[in-house]
Amino acid sequence: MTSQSIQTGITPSPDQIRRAPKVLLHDHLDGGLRPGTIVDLARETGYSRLPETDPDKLGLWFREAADSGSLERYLETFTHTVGVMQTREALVRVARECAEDLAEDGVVYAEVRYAPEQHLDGGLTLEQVVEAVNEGFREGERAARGHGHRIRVGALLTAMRHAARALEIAELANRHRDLGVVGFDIAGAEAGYPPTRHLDAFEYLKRENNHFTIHAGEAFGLPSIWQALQWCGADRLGHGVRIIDDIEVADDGSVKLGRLASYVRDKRVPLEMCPSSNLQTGAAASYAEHPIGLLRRLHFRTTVNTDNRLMSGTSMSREFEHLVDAFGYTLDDLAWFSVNAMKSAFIPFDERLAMISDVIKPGYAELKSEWLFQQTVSTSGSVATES
Ligand SMILES: O=c1[nH]cnc2c1ncn2[C@@H]1O[C@H](CO)[C@@H](O)[C@H]1O
Ligand SMILES: [Zn+2]
Repeated sequence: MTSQSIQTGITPSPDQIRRAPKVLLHDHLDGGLRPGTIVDLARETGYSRLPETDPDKLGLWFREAADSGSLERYLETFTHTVGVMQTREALVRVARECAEDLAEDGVVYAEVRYAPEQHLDGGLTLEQVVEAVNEGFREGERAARGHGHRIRVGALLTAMRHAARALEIAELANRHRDLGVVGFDIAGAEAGYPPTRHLDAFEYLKRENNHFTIHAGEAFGLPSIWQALQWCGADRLGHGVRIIDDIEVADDGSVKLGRLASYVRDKRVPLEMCPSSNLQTGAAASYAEHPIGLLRRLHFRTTVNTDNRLMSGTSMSREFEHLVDAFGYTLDDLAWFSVNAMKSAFIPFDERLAMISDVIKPGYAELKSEWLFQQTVSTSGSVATES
């Protein structure tokens, strides 16, 4: 027991993973509702199409229905969550609970996205939707503080790629900049809806010096990633797993990157990877085979995310647990992912830096020091480790 580096190589326990400060850049508000809340809101708002009304059964229904191997079928499950998120009260509650649940799981900074255009059926305006969600996030942050958890939540406004409102949503995001909205995104079925359909929105945001990420390279391959970066100018890639198609690994383990993969690594383009979600939509076959293992080894700017906690029955801690099991990651690896994510966030540089140096690094240092106190001194004076 001489070297601290031996100790820091220890596999983190589930409890340590939960207590570790985590950063989440890719989480959908309408993909993270508590099943019990969906049941309550359906009753309160008269939504009658839920497939189950028992919360446990409903949670299971979402996980199974989303486990389809196809992004299109996976996305169908959102009909029900979006269906109960059509009033101001519902949006405030869902956003509040989202912030509370993430804080409880040890997330210290989150960017949570949703598509305002999907929440207008009850008569709300786009502005009212954004205001309600922001109010919920602020309430959730306060409630979390009351429970001893610190979290900051920023919103990303998503435009649906099959629709034609991207410019309008980009303008909405810009108007609410510094007022709780930190950026923009496009989501929805990828095949048949290339990001270049929404070039006007991206060009507008660039002129405004605003930030955006694009879901790309999830259900569709390299052309989608190439367009998102080189035509649209995305700051980050939602998923981006298919970048693996531009990387050749030879039998002797040597690796050759194509031009696009090199660009992504050289430019430190953040990849918002969502392992469990990728298994469900068929973008990866297993955790052990998930491209994140290779991409982390090759030092791409890789981050770990939940995507849809309800549909995947997951949390940030659980995503980390899966990766620890599959790749033997240590606390140092988890710290690396968390620092990567914080570096890639859309809030100002000085705030990111302060989060890294004053919250994330001290949090991991604290966890790494725990081994020192798990020892007892035997009567002979030598140090023994508790079993
Ligand atoms: O992994 C994904 N890929 C593409 N679109 C998604 C994914 N997860 C959710 N959404 C879509 O984003 C909308 C706004 O949050 C959701 O309603 C869903 O349709
Ligand atoms: Zn997503």
